[in-house]
Amino acid sequence: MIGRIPILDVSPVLGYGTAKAAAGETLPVRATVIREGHAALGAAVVLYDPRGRRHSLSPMREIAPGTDRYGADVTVGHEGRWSFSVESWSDPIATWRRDASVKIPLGQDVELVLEEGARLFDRAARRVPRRPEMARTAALLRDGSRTPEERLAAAAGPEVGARLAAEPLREHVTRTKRFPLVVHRRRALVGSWYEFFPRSEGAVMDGDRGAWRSGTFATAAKRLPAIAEMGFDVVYLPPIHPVGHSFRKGPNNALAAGPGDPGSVWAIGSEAGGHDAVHPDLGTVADFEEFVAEAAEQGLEIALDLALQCSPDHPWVQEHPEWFTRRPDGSIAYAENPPKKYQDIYPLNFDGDPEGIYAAVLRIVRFWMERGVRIFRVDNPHTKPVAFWERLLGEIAADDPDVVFLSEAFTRPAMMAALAKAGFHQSYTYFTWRNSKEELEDYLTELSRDSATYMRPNLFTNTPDILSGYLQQGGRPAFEVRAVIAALASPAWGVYSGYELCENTPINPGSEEYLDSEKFQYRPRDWAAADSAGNTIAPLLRKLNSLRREHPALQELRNLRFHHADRPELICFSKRLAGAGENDLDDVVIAVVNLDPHHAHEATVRLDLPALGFDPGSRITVTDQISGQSYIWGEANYVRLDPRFQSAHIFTAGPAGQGSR
Ligand SMILES: O=P(O)(O)O[C@H]1O[C@H](CO)[C@@H](O[C@H]2O[C@H](CO)[C@@H](O)[C@H](O)[C@H]2O)[C@H](O)[C@H]1O
Repeated sequence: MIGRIPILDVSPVLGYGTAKAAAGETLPVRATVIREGHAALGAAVVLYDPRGRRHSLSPMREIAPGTDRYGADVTVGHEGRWSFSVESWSDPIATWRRDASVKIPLGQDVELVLEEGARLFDRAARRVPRRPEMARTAALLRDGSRTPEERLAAAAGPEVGARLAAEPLREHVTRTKRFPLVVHRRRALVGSWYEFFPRSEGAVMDGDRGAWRSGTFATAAKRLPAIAEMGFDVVYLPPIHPVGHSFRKGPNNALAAGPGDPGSVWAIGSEAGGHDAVHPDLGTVADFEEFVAEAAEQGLEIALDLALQCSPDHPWVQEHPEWFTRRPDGSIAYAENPPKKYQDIYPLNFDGDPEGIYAAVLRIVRFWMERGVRIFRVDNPHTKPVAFWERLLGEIAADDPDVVFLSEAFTRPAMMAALAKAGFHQSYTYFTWRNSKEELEDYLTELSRDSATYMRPNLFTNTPDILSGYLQQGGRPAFEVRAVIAALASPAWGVYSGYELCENTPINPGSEEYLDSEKFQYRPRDWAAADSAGNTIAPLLRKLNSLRREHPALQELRNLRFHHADRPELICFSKRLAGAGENDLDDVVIAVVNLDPHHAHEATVRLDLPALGFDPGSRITVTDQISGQSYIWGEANYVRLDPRFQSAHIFTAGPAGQGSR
């Protein structure tokens, strides 16, 4: 039933699934609140902690006059299953203050109006006896030695207003039910990811044998300090399991492999084992544990691939024939993600033996969890039943709420949303294909607003499968531009190894596949040579990751705002977190990026100063975190960016004269 003071359309509330937040995250709660007639009303968000205790009450304000849409930003605490409700009430003192300030100046019913007010303040004083302001105000309203205007001023001033806002006199209090809000650990929202193939790190051509010798966990571990030094938090490893022999792919996706070709790591399973084994070339399970420990020493978490498919040589193919679909001729059709063909793997038929497959996958996930893995990147989850993921992720979360799952579902928006609502903590996005200003503004706004309730984006700049046309054609400035946008616009972002070297040769013109893709061959890189020749953007990646650590505003998703730039080549966005900067000032970061990697462009950038926490018309100091230069900015600002020297300004901002924050 609708309540006495109706509350409608509360958000964040999902029809299916539970709204998400990360520990310490501030999220907007909104509701439509209305009432009959013209009397004033109030509304607030009540937040309950996982034990069901009242944690906070946040007054809601009408977002824009006349909309009846109310909002408050609430900050959740630690991980767990929180909840919130919205309360509304009739506010007789606010009604009286509004009416009295019209009637008293007109001389209408002056004494009567003042006595009505005094009685309301009497009631407020009885409700909060230890606060003397209410009783004092009632007395002043009755003080006939003062003019009516003075008596009204005593009740209508800002001090009393502030006290009433904190403790309003409430009538007809109406409450919604409690809406669930699951709070995950910070890593579910915030993280800089680095993907690399351990078999490439330390791989060498063995001249005597005339064949490659694979890198191992031990050689791959030598790369960890450099990854940590660039400021990454998560190291994502493509599958580390034995690779099948049947239909093994050769270099550049060739359908036949040569004798020394290592095959695609996603072709999981051989006589050496399946999803719970490590490739013998990499080492042993114990070596993997050692690798995880070394990563932890560097402050890095390991994310493991969970690719639920099998090479024809996977033990499951013999042990569980019912897990695969056989065609009339007895063969098993290979897997596909149209238009891609995966001739070296079989898909699992999740309807063949749902309980058997579920138990096996649960066991595998737990197996790696016990070996220190708390993050899984799930390959193609959209080709498996959503209900399967809901059950699996729910069961893991019940005992181990810190385990994070990233969905690699490059598919239809509805499916991506369904997977996120079913329990995935993070999702890959269409970011690699959104390159123009209009595309970026639309898409990043969508990701940071409505869908943020259930889906957290991870903006990967590239993957072993996706070398975008923009990167292919734009050279080093394109790599810089995309890194700046990904790292600053989203609290989670990632790169696939080689990004820092601006590797951008496709297998064919028009293809997004890399030439000599690491998916099918070893690809050791000479990092030291690139560093000494300056052929790397690693220093920029380091800078971006350190800014992300230093600026809490960059660790939020829902605070992304775009500002107007009068040229299509220049894009401007900002992040602000109130009170999170030095000396309790707001933390503000503003980025201006030239999206054209080939030409210099100039534009006037119009800052929405109130959105940045500054008064309209004020002057602010912005300090470029790349060049170190400071400027005094206002609402309209001239910017010129030349990709030969600098494709982006990354400003911190503070009131003019006080330096930046
Ligand atoms: O299907 P997606 O584009 O999301 O890509 C992911 O899954 C693919 C299948 O696991 C994987 O493809 C690679 O492995 C296949 C199996 O060995 C192989 O046939 C493909 O040629 C190879 O690209 C892809 O890398 C992964 O990101």
